[in-house]
Amino acid sequence: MILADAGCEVTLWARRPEVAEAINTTRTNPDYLPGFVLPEGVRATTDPAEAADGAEFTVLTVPSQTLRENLARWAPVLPSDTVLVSMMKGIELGTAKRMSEVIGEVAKAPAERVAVITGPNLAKEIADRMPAAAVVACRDEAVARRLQTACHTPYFRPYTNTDVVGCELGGAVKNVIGLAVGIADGMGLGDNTKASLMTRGLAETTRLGLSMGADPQTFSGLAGMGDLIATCSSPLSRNHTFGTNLGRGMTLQETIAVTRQTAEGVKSCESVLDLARRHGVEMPLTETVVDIVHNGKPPLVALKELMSRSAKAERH
Ligand SMILES: NC(=O)c1ccc[n+]([C@@H]2O[C@H](COP(=O)([O-])OP(=O)(O)OC[C@H]3O[C@@H](n4cnc5c(N)ncnc54)[C@H](O)[C@@H]3O)[C@@H](O)[C@H]2O)c1
Ligand SMILES: O=P(O)(O)OC[C@H](O)CO
Repeated sequence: MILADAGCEVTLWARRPEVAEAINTTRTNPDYLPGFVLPEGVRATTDPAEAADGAEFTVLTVPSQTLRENLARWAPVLPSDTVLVSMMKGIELGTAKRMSEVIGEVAKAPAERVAVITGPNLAKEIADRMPAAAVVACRDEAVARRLQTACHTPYFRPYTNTDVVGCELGGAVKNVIGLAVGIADGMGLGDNTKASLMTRGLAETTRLGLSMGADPQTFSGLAGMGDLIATCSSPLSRNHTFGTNLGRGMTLQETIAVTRQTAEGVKSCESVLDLARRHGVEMPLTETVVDIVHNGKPPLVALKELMSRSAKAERH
């Protein structure tokens, strides 16, 4: 929608023929965005070759853990000069790779042809054309500027950044912190708790980023603090809502059963922790989320353990 509103011709690839058909005939996606009419510049197909034909930008937004498998199928039909754009906010399980790394590896694309769009961009608010800012990151600033122009609309204001690592980490870790804040909400805890989780969550994200060569300033920008605020404050966030259900006492299976859309943090909390361990970085909040979500630790027990950790200086 944003790309079409900015004047681009857009072809969506859809898995299900009925979704492509609905988009082409009614300009709606009744399953995922009922009530929203897509702009004229958007059409859909189930044929990846048709979707990729002549594409200046190829925007990838499948659930992170399915990217490698999907992209392996699409890679042969991608134009050799297309810029591959990730909107995914996850880290691959098993490899602990960022999505841009998976893209580079599978599509054999150099870093100059891989970009990221991230920031406080809750889908429903975007579909409502409510004003939002974002970050368009690419190691090659000229490519970032081209993409910035391609997605700049009166309601969507993208800023460029060359710190791809920091932008991707901000997006992936905020989902884990969003789960933690949701759990706190579900437990009936207050705003001091939430503010503390968000702030210390950003501190551990920054710590990880620094160890991976990211620019620490990225984390106080839209990809870091901005997205963290949106995710941790909004009931529209799937990660936040997932956490709230867990905090209210639902089991993991019950929570998964009532969650239809992708909550990336549920899987990525494990890969973020894996990444942190590979870099020798302590991430106590991420570890706590993994314990609650995957190791069956009751939230109250996890909270007590978190609060009784040894006292530290703030910058640690
Ligand atoms: N929704 C948002 O507000 C938002 C905003 C910014 C970034 N993101 C990121 O976008 C990525 C995708 O999330 P989303 O919001 O589109 O999720 P979603 O659950 O709303 O949609 C996922 C889409 O992928 C499809 N899908 C599921 N499994 C698939 C598979 N194995 N192969 C191919 N397609 C598959 C689904 O049919 C659906 O169309 C995530 O990394 C998320 O963090 C989401
Ligand atoms: O619904 P969530 O939790 O995946 O968050 C959506 C976006 O990432 C917010 O920017």
